[in-house]
Amino acid sequence: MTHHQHSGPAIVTRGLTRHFTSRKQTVEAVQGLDLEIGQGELVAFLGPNGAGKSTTLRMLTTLIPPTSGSASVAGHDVVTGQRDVRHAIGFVGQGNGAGHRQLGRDELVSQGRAHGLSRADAHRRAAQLVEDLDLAAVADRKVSSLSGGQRRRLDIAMGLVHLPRVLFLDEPSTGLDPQNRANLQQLIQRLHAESGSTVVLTTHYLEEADALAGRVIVVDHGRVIADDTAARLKSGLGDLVRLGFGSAADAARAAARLERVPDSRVDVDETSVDLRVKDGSTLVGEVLADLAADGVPPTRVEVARPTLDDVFLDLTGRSLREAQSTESPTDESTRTESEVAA
Ligand SMILES: Nc1ncnc2c1ncn2[C@@H]1O[C@H](COP(=O)(O)OP(=O)(O)OP(=O)(O)O)[C@@H](O)[C@H]1O
Repeated sequence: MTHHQHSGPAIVTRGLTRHFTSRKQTVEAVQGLDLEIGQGELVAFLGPNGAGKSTTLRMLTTLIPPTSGSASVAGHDVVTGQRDVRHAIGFVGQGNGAGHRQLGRDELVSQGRAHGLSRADAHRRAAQLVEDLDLAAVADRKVSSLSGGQRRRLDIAMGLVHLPRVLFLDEPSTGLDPQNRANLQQLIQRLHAESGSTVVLTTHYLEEADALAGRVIVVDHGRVIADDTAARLKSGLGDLVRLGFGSAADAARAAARLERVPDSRVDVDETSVDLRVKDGSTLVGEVLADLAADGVPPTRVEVARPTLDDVFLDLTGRSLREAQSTESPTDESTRTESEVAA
């Protein structure tokens, strides 16, 4: 199937907002997103549970309408051009449910047929995907018998059947073990590189956003709080040089000395001193020599490169991992009711 190629950005949102009402309470799931994503970008939405990532994806894939604001995907408005958007995109949601008695290959063919491919084209396309995505071992088994990792690979192939220009993946590697997660990430990178499609995925794995995406959009409470390459987000923070001392008095003296390091931030916690500074790994030799000369040599030294979690902590005052475990998602049973209208 061919689509006319539009020349603007793959995705544009203006004040994109979605509220839900459940039990008379309003949840502001997405609050005024203004985004532009270029054709061919690989973008990760990163944020804790409930940040609004899935809701954003569901609006961009036309599954639910925005409460206000607008969005266009592949040049089509998600509300007025819903059909065109659907033709242009692929969407792999969170878990497609098991229990299919079909073979993986047949499921790919059905999916192609559902997207309007002829029987012959659907078969040809399924065969091609099986080859490209190394799915031979998966394609000729019943879908219900596949492991989680195999199932996710098949899901991704399903999202690609009709050569979408924009592919959305909602938490593609959730629930997979590290090995399968690494395989899946390689697969996503390869298909992005080979197809030139725009790929937008959501994740709460910092490592995944870091390793995979050219651009990381950090969302929290329905808003974008940072938007850049992982490398630039992290380099803004500087390295962490953590020094341990024999006593709190030594730590305080060392901290006073370290305050003089230009463009740095110093935090003291009892016998430990944290120095945040660009190029900490290069500076550490000098720092140690200075402290030794002042008679307060540290007893312990660690240098850490910042992680995306440090970025999140810096931006929100909370660790992404903490935000993850403390904010429980709302009761599932209330979600379906308010979705019926959509
Ligand atoms: N249909 C719905 N009815 C009521 N509230 C909803 C509905 N869908 C989402 N929400 C709420 O909107 C907020 C954002 O949810 P969303 O699923 O978009 O977050 P998320 O960032 O994708 O989180 P997760 O990582 O858990 O998927 C949450 O508070 C959620 O409970």
